[in-house]
Formats: sequence, C-alpha cells, structure tokens
Amino acid sequence: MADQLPAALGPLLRAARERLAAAGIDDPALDSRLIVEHFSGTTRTQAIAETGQKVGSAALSAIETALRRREAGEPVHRILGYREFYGLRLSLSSGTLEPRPDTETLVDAVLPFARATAERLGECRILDLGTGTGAIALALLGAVPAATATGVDISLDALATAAGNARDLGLGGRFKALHSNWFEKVSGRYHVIASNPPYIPSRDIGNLQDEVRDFDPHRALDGGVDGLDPYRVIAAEAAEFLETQGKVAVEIGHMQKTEVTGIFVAAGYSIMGAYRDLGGNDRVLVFEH
Ligand SMILES: C[S@@+](CC[C@H](N)C(=O)[O-])C[C@H]1O[C@@H](n2cnc3c(N)ncnc32)[C@H](O)[C@@H]1O
Repeated sequence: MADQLPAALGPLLRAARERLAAAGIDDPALDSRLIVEHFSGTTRTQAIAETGQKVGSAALSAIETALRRREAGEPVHRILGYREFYGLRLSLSSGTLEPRPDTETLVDAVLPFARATAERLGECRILDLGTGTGAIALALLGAVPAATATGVDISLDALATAAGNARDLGLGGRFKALHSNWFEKVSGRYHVIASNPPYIPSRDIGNLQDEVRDFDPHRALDGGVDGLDPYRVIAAEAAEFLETQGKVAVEIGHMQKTEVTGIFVAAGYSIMGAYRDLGGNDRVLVFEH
C-alpha cells in the first residue's frame, strides 16, 4: 500500500531501492532514483541535500504503482514513458521500440556527413526508415539545423509518437512522418538514408531477454527467417532515392557485418565505413552507391 512507503525523500529512496534489489532488478539504485524523481518531481540534488523533504500522497501512490510494475519486470523507461536518446527526451508508446544507446553509434557515424552536406548545400535531406520514436531522425535534426527529415514507419502508433516527439522538441517543422511499408510511399531523393531495421531472426525472438521480448513491439524486432529481410529491401531500393554521393547507414546485429555487407555489395554499393558500439560490437555500416 502507498502508506507503507516513507514520505521523507531520503528514506523513500532507500525503501524503493531495497524493494527493487529484493526483486532482483539489475540496477536497483538507478531505477529507484529514476522512479522516485519522475513521480515526485524532485531532483537528484534534492535527494542529496533535502533528505527530509516530504513527498505528497498522490506521488507516493504513483511511486508505489511504478515500483510494482518494475518488480514485475517492466522496463523502467516504459514505466516512466520516455527515454533519453542523444540528449533528447523521447516519449515511448506501445508501438515504439525503446531507443538504445547502441543506436547513437549510427547518429555519430552520419553526423559529420550530414553537417558537411548542410554546410555545402544549405540543406540535408534525411530519410529514416523504421523511425519508431523518431530517435535517429530527431537526433540528426537536433544537431544539424539546416536538415529536414522524413521518418517512415509501418506502425501508425509509432508515427504518432515520433511526430509528437518532433513537436515537443521544437523540431516539428522539419520532420515529416510517413506511413509506408519501407519505400512504398516514399518519393524524392535524400542525402542520408538511415535505418535501424528489425534484425532479429524470427526463431530467436522467444529467447530474447524478458524485458525486450515482452515489452518491445515484435514488429520492431523481427527481421524474418534469418533477420536480414529488411536489409535486402533497403539494398534493393535505396539507390533510387539517394542523391549523388548520398549515404545509406544501417544498424546491424553484432554478428551480421559480413552478411549485410554482402547484400549491399551485391546490389552495387561500396562500403564507406564500419563502426562499433561502446561495447566494441560491430553495429553500423555506411554505404554509397
Ligand atoms: C528496431 S526498430 C527502430 C526504431 C528506431 N529507429 C530506433 O532506432 O529506436 C524498427 C522499426 O521499423 C519499423 N518497421 C518494421 N517493419 C517495417 C516496414 N515494413 N516498413 C516500415 N517500417 C517498419 C518498426 O515499426 C520499428 O519502428
């Protein structure tokens, strides 16, 4: 019950952390802090300097509900309803993948080219295939003020969330959400075509961590029998939508570098760069046609 949680901030944080630790949560200190701060509207500084500050009963009740959800295995960012990506706060919804830090590697990989294009031409048109929350497109728009982006998704729910994120970040005027099965409804040409497509082989979905399998939409994960179907579509069709010397950048599963490179090379592309994530895993490939 809500009244079992202490109302003073310091003891409340301690109690929340102990509950999550007892439930076997990986990082109970971080998750309890995120939950308490979010639902009480307090800051980290207050947690250190004002441990006696009282949290109201409505906030305590929300914290109690959130702790129960976390104890039951729901990812902390699903409970909060947002996740930070490339310094941007992105709202989540049931149709969106939770953006992962690994995907920031893709943003880093194409950002210098996007900046240089914007400087040279006064614009940089970006196509983000499978945009989800809008993570990749919005990170690039945030960093390159002259850029514009179209975010494509098959999920209407994801597109509504991406458009809302663009608005909330003040990027709505440069972001267009497009409902399309990959390139089907896409028109025009782009300097950057970026994608973090679904790339898990269908048979492996059941073996994913519970937090991924049970809370990320399967449409965002399942890349077909061998996990490579979306790369085949992108390699076959992207050239038609690329500006001269434009770049295609894709996130890959850490064992997929050779196969994905082979798919793009067979379709007439040259590999321009391969990037590892912070864990040292192959994560992003950049091609030119
Ligand atoms: C791995 S998620 C990536 C989401 C986001 N770009 C990110 O990096 O966090 C893949 C996205 O592709 C979308 N998707 C799956 N199949 C698609 C298709 N046939 N056409 C367009 N988008 C598709 C999913 O709905 C999902 O949003």
